Amino acid sequence: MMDTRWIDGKAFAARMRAEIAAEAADLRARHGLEPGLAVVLVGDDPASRIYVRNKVQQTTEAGMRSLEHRLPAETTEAELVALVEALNRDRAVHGILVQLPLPRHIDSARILATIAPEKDVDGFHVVNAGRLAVGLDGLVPCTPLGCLLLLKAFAPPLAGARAVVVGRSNIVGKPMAQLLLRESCTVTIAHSRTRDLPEECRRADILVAAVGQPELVRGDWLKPGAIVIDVGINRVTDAEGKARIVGDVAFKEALGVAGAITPVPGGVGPMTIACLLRNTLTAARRQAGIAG
Ligand SMILES: Nc1nc(=O)c2c([nH]1)NC[C@@H]1CN(c3ccc(C(=O)N[C@@H](CCC(=O)O)C(=O)O)cc3)C=[N+]21
Ligand SMILES: [Mg+2]
Repeated sequence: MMDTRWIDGKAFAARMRAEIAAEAADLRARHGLEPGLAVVLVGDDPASRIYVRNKVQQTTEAGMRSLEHRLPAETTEAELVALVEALNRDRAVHGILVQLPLPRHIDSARILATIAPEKDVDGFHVVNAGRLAVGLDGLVPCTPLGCLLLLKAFAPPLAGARAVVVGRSNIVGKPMAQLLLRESCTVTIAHSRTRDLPEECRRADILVAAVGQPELVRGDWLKPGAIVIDVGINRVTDAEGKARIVGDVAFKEALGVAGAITPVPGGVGPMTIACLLRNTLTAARRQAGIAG
């Protein structure tokens, strides 16, 4: 039996936030610059509220300014576009995050396209997706960036490794594949229509699961020694009727097979927020013309 390492994303993210706080203090002392992150929440989905609360708290703790905009669920698309345009013009705002999902009557693609690419700290604008695809500096989506940082720290050299990304979303799967390709991995993107998904996963030295299906990936889908990054955050009710959070990987089955694995919670989630703060700092430096 393999002794599986736990990849402690919570501790790694805390160290990252401490580094970011030190850099933010330096920016303020030497340049009088305080990075500002605007978070826009439309409606009152309780899960979204918790994420927003964590983001706001960690932004402030890192010595950056957090500007919150909570709008009612009935907000029109035109009103939201107007708010984003005002934030684009506001020089105290360096990063803009519009929490997804948006209410159904609002076209999220239109909202994302309205965010100025240099303030798009989620990295969701087509300009940032395109920059990543062609290898230009831009803003990289936070969750895949967090996964990459964990892989660089916990996986053996990435160049030449076989990486399988399960999930093809614009938010995680596709940018994750681009980042792994940039590290010279041999990248496969698998998804719900992939023929023989278990066999595809068994080829992976590095497996990133980002499908949003509780415990889809079983222990016997893993190559022994594989590095497993679990992006899933799924709320489930267990046999005793208790609510808990599980990932896209059957964690207990993976223990003893994987070489290393991220737990849920405490793995990728905290890295997403740390990378959001990193992107906000980067965006502020670039907008102020300060090298970093
Ligand atoms: N424009 C936009 N950008 C986002 O980045 C975005 C979004 N919309 N909508 C919602 C999702 C979800 N998301 C999470 C971030 C951190 C944790 C996180 O820190 N999770 C902890 C705690 C989990 C818990 O206990 O609830 C963990 O996994 O350990 C979770 C989820 C960002 N999202
Ligand atoms: Mg997690």
